[in-house]
Amino acid sequence: MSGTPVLQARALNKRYGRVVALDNADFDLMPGEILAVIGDNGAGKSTLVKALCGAVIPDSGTIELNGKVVHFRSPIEARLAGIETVYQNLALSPALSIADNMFLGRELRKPGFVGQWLRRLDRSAMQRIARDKLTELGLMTIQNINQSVETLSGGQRQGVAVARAAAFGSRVVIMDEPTAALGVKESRRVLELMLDVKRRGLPIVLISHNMPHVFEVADRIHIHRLGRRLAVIDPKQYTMSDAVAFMTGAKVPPEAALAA
Ligand SMILES: Nc1ncnc2c1ncn2[C@@H]1O[C@H](COP(=O)(O)OP(=O)(O)OP(=O)(O)O)[C@@H](O)[C@H]1O
Repeated sequence: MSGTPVLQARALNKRYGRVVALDNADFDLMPGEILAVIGDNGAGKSTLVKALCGAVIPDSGTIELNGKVVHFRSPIEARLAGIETVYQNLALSPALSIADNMFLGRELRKPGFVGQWLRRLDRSAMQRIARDKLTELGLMTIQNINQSVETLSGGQRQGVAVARAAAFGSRVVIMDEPTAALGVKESRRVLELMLDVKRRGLPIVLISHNMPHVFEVADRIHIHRLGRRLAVIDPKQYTMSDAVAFMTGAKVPPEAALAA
């Protein structure tokens, strides 16, 4: 992979009291790739991606998006900059419809003279766009865009969360354990969706403990250990047991894979 990283971090530090969650952590996401981030429990993966998507403010270090330094103070700021995150808990509102969930926090409103938040919601536009986005991503097994999210299967919910991220993420999609709660068939659909998003040119950061999934879709694997990037490996050159041995410290990665 070459070129300028879409998203880059240098020397990120984050402490929670005495716990060092990030210890001079570096990160590089290249254009068009699926980058998996793996590591043992507590290695700092979630803290790293939360720093990248504005959910955690690092104590020090720099983050660059398309070569420009950014200081996200909230996930909303990161979203506005084109970074969409699919959180482990999905951040969907179960009682709301699929269309309403797709537009949660960025509702379309009808033109009018009163203040932005008093204007009436443009439901038909939101429904039309939501339907188009889901169709584009091959997710229209969902029959009714007005169906509430609580009536969907786990895989379909994940699909809505991914569709929302893919539809609005203009630069990066971050996915935290997207298949953790899913069955075999539903996981498969989500992996296919990820490859679809990649084909559309959007790079993805995937945090996962599921090695077969990581090895199936990742172009590169960032191994996080003790709060920092230990190595970056090409999944075609290593086995799953190598990756697990590197992330647990049972084996030291070869020089070429070691991060600077
Ligand atoms: N809000 C917080 N308050 C206190 N400690 C925290 C907080 N968030 C994370 N930590 C600590 O920071 C360290 C890194 O946690 P993090 O969740 O980033 O690891 P992880 O690699 O994502 O782990 P897992 O795979 O178990 O989800 C852990 O020791 C964790 O207990």
